[in-house]
Amino acid sequence: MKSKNQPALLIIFGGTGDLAKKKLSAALYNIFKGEKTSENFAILSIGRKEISKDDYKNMIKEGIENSLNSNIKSKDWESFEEKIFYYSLEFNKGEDYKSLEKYISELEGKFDTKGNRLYYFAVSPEYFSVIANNLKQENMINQETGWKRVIIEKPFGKDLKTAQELNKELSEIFKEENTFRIDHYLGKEMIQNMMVIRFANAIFEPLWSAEHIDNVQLIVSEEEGVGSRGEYYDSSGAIRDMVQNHLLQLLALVTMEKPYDTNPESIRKEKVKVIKSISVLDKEDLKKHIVLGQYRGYKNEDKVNEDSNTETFVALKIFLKHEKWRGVPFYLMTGKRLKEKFAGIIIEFKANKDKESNLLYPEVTPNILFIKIQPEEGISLTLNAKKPATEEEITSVSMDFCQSCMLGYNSPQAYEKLLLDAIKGDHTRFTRWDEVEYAWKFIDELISCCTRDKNIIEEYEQGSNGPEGAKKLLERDNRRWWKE
Ligand SMILES: NC(=O)C1=CN([C@@H]2O[C@H](COP(=O)(O)OP(=O)(O)OC[C@H]3O[C@@H](n4cnc5c(N)ncnc54)[C@H](OP(=O)(O)O)[C@@H]3O)[C@@H](O)[C@H]2O)C=CC1
Ligand SMILES: O=C1O[C@H](COP(=O)(O)O)[C@@H](O)[C@H](O)[C@H]1O
Repeated sequence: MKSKNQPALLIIFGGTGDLAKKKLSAALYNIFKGEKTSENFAILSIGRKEISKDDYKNMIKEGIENSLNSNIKSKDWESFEEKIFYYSLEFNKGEDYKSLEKYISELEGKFDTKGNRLYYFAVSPEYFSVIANNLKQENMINQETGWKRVIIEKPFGKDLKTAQELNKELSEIFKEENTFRIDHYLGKEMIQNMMVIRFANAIFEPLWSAEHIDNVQLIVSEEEGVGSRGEYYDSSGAIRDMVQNHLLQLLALVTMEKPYDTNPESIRKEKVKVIKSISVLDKEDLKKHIVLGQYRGYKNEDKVNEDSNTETFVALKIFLKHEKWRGVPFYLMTGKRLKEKFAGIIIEFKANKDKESNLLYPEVTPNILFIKIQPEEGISLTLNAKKPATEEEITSVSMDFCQSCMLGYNSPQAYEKLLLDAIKGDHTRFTRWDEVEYAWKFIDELISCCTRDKNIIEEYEQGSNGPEGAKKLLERDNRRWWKE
């Protein structure tokens, strides 16, 4: 059931972590400032650190200011901070959940949140079921006293087997309708825009197939390194951290069939068909289609193994087993410590599809549709046009819509949208279990074939475009990355 501005208590497990400081706090602050929550709303953050409520609030304030790159006005802060509470807990100590429940009940009374609780597991995956089991043990997910929902961070498991086990365990505690597996890329403004661009514009959908599309490039590059997340990242790597979730979700949205309606289940049904259809090649082919890299200096990062073979970069060529996409390569690329922060989707249309147009204008550049996700948000389309003051010289021109420049809105907090959706009970932008399951099936193949092999991993310079192999991957196909 969808509803707006419901009374609720948001309970963040992992409230002192990187995600809470960098992303969730700013999102919550914006939501609150925009008066998008109910009056009867409060936030309880839970961490292991024994710090005072005031120290916690200062930490959060600093996180918000860094994230928004501006100081918060004291009036705005004062009304927001009244809603924030901190509780210290060791997740493994089941006996301590009784006093947590008591504290939560007090807050529920104070803010009249009607027993609605949104638990947010912003913690390392090893704690997902520990916390869920302890909540169940203390009868803290009793739906009769108001809804109890859970947002679960990624990665959902480490591989197919652990994801299945985790899902089995969690689904015995939280029903699917109360489970929100978050992938924050689905909350980014241009990703939300994908369906409209594709299905509300008559000029795109008829061309959206192997007949007219030469290749698709999905790119997420980051300037930052692993920072304080060395321990998690070193056992994860770029494939699990970014491809299993964000990049496969982008792929699904770009290629899925038009859903019957905008009902969350109709959309998720189409997405899962795509993820299921990713074609797994045999190992030798797979090795030719994957490039793994590690940035120079990664092994010296805090909590990273000094002999680490973990990939901080991956470029990959895949296909879909679908008639509509037969033969179209999808090139995926993501990495840390690259030249710039950028995320986007690039659709290269076939140039000169038929012989006649070839004879007339042999020198055309392919039309490129560029969907820019971040930092700039917008769409551009390159066209061929006659160069002014020439007889028939052709030049490539770009039609550019820069949403973030025009509207000054650069969705900094995809989490804003997703937190509100979870409070409303809207699953559209959350992943369904089968999407996660099929994604892991594919990722398991990749991992077993290619990772942790030091002969495959190429070192690359920090601030570069990544390993040379990524360039060669496309050059071998007579193609190029359109974003360099
Ligand atoms: N950071 C990011 O940019 C992103 C993170 N994620 C996901 O979010 C989740 C959290 O990541 P992140 O914030 O980076 O992780 P951190 O390691 O920074 O934070 C972990 C949090 O869990 C708490 N914690 C850990 N162990 C215990 C314990 N035994 N008992 C009580 N509290 C404990 C820590 O408390 P304390 O600090 O007090 O010890 C801290 O609040 C992960 O699943 C990650 O994959 C997803 C997208 C982006
Ligand atoms: O999920 C993750 O995403 C971030 C990148 O998110 P963005 O919104 O800043 O593009 C990435 O840094 C992190 O490693 C990964 O866990």
